[in-house]
Amino acid sequence: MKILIAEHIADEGIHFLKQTGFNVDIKLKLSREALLDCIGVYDAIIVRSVTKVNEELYEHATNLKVVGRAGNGVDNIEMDGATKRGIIVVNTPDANTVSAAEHTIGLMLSMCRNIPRANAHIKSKQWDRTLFRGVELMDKTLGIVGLGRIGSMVATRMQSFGMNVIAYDPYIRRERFDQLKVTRIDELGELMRQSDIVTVHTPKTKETLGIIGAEEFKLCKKGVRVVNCARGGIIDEAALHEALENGTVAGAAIDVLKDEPHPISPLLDLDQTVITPHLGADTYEAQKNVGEAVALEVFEALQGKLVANAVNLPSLKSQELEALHPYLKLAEYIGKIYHQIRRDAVQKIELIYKGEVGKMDKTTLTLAYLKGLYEIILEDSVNYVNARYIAESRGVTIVEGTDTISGNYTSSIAAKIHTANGIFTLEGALFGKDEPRIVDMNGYAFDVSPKGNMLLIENIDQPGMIGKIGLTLGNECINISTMNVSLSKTSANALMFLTVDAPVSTESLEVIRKTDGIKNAWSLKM
Ligand SMILES: NC(=O)C1=CN([C@@H]2O[C@H](COP(=O)(O)OP(=O)(O)OC[C@H]3O[C@@H](n4cnc5c(N)ncnc54)[C@H](O)[C@@H]3O)[C@@H](O)[C@H]2O)C=CC1
Ligand SMILES: O=C(O)CCC(=O)C(=O)O
Repeated sequence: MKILIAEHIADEGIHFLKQTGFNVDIKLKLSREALLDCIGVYDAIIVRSVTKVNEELYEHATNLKVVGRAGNGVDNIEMDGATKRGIIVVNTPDANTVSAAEHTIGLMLSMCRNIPRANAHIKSKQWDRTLFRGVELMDKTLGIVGLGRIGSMVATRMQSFGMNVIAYDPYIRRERFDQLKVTRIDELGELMRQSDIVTVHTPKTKETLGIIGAEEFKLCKKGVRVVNCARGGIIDEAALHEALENGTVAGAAIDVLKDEPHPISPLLDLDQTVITPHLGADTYEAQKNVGEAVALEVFEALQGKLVANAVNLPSLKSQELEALHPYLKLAEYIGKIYHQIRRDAVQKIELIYKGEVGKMDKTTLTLAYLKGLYEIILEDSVNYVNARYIAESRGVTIVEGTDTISGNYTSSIAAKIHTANGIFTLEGALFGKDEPRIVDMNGYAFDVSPKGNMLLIENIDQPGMIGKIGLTLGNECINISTMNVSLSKTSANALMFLTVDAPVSTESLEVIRKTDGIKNAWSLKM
């Protein structure tokens, strides 16, 4: 596997990847043309916020499986393009939170006390203390837009400065505001009216781009100050420039610009601004955390593991992932069986999660089922990221449900596949902590451990069949490890699941199918 590190990450991360045996190339500051030229050979790319991972890049990246974002914001990565190609995008959302929060506070203090200008002044060997009078933070109102990881860290830290902290974040539960002792404001306009300092901590989305613009500045107290350590453009730069010039806004502290990495904003020319070149995450601690985290995630994602911080997958904490693991295996096994037995196109899938498993993350379990289902026909090109996309693009309806009653098992997953030629049902249960079993197929009861090479045989239920099958398999040099027979309740047929030592060849399968009393046989690989 080949990994391209296209933007700087900490040595710890590079070292980790190199010792995994992967081929790691570090090519920083490549021109766009050079990047597009070489990306085709890489299985993974690691970027920070500058490289645009978009449709143009995907078209050249014919081997790409993983995009590692060494940092938090993923606005430089086109997610739909990645998802439909099965490219996993991973990021490190928690690794630089403290640094970004501390930088926000540093910017706020610098702005309020004019520290950068005063520093430049004295370094030019001047001493005039009348030019830099600032304002205190104590008893002022801080308005936070976006009370997520960084926003809430800024909130609690600024409370210790004696600030009255209010926030606008319609997507955060009231209890979280109470827990943080932050006043919840329901309208952005109201937050603008009340605040002495406004700081933004949202992602850059269609909804948040320009969320603070000319209209919002009209609502502010005269002399408000603003901070943007999130993403360029969340505060509209032209409107901010105008508001600074006409005195509505007394100061702006900014770490991120709309047109990064080009320092061309008109805000750069104003004395009232304090600007840093996207340094929020630039501490030794954050970069070490980010480098290590992204390296580990890229490594795991390349191995096909479900990664906790995969952005284009449902988000899971690592403890949840660990608890889910045996159920994911079970769901995947159930998925794998259908297309090894039937070819009929799937129209609808009903998945019922029974018992304990019904309390777990069904979205991810369904992904595991779909991955298993399509792996049989699409092999490596299907993974957790694109499994649902593949099903939906084939017009398959997916219905998920739960049942608190799970019959004889603590947890089981029942799949009902609808096709033009009827319905196929399969149920799997988890025995003990992590032993998947097939317990029912189309009304035939079983207790089968799905593993390795298997044979499924449909035969007429008549005396001597087991001996006959044993003999046929023996003649074909097929060694049987386990055999599980189930009789039909409605016909004179039986189904038999066998675990065998080696894959059964097409020729042997033909011989088995022609044996007297055998109606059909399928070779399965689990
Ligand atoms: N300057 C830098 O170097 C760094 C910048 N960042 C940026 O900081 C920002 C915040 O990061 P985190 O706190 O980790 O993200 P987060 O996802 O934990 O929090 C974002 C919050 O914004 C809220 N939000 C979304 N849309 C909103 C809207 N329309 N109005 C109000 N609130 C809205 C969400 O509900 C969420 O609570 C991101 O843009 C991220 O890219 C992150 C790290 C370093
Ligand atoms: O330092 C970087 O790569 C950017 C950090 C950042 O903005 C983020 O993690 O969202």
